[in-house]
Amino acid sequence: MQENDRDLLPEGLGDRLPQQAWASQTVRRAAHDVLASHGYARVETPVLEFEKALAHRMAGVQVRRMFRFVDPVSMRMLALRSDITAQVARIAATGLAQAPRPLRLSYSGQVVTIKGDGLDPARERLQLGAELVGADSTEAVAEIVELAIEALRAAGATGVSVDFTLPDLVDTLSAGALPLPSMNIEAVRQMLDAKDAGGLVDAGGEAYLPLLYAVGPFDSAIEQLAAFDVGGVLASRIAALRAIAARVGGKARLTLDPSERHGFEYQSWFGFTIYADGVPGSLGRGGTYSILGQTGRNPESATGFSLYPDPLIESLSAAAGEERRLFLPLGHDREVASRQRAIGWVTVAALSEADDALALGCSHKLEGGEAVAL
Ligand SMILES: N[C@@H](Cc1c[nH]c[nH+]1)C(=O)O
Repeated sequence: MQENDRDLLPEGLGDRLPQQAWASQTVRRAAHDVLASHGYARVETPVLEFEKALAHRMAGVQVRRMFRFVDPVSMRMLALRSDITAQVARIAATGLAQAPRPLRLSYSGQVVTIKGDGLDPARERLQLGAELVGADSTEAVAEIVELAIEALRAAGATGVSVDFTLPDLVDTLSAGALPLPSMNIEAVRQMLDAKDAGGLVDAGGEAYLPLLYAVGPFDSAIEQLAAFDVGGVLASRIAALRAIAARVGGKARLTLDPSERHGFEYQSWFGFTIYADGVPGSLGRGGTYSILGQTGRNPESATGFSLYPDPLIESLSAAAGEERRLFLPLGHDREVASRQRAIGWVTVAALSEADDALALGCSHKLEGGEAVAL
């Protein structure tokens, strides 16, 4: 490393300067207010913990994406959190195992992964979400999807759209109506996810081809899915999707992509991805899953969502207007200044004659006990 590299940050990591930090705080506060108003109690979790604790609560969690290292104190493997949902699941299965169900919890914090996601190089992101532990019914899903939309809107997003998926679709179909040799299952999943018709046929998944066309605006795509489901294996899921869409349809544009799997590591029968106008890429995802309990206890079903609002924070901070700030000259009346703060002014006090009100971003100056525009 060269001398002048000493202050560089590693790839994919960055500071938030005041405007961005303000936007981040605004987004968090607005979203948490919504979650709290729906009865979701906030929990806070450590930034790192034993790798095993992060990985073993849900089947499918990928540890290879996590920063891991040996704890010099316990000599055990630690990992930095990459998904707070796993930590909330631990809390639900341990500290809050006896709390009444359904249990509603919310959280936010920074998460890190070794590599960014797709084209996004960021390795640290803000994650903010809610988990409804003890239910994965249609009602639970509808509550969670509505809540995700409301939280995102409160955070400043407009033109929200939601894409539904069925994460365990291939498992369900291959176990019943459309059997596949077990060695082909993963390849079929991947080809469906990549929307690769040729690859799907090569992987022995010809019967799955119609799924590539049951995609698009919800109303038409669900009809295509129903037409494909001649054997009726998916009937209860299709009915559930219709019920969820009927409840949330007025609040966001809905689409269906039943075989989409990007980012769904552990979700079971239902998953969704959430988008907003003017924001590249998705802003979050959620779905149903199962929390493995303490040894000997049954798994518990749950539904939740996580937002990754960094792109929204970026666009809000770029649009942030100048704040109204009041400059307090040397020797100002401290009583008056404190009254101005009490009625909502942000004040900036001069430390010396050299301090310049305009250069310090002030819009007003305290003069004769009044805020006078500069
Ligand atoms: N934590 C998941 C989303 C989720 C929350 N609850 C259920 N699923 C993710 O970030 O991909």
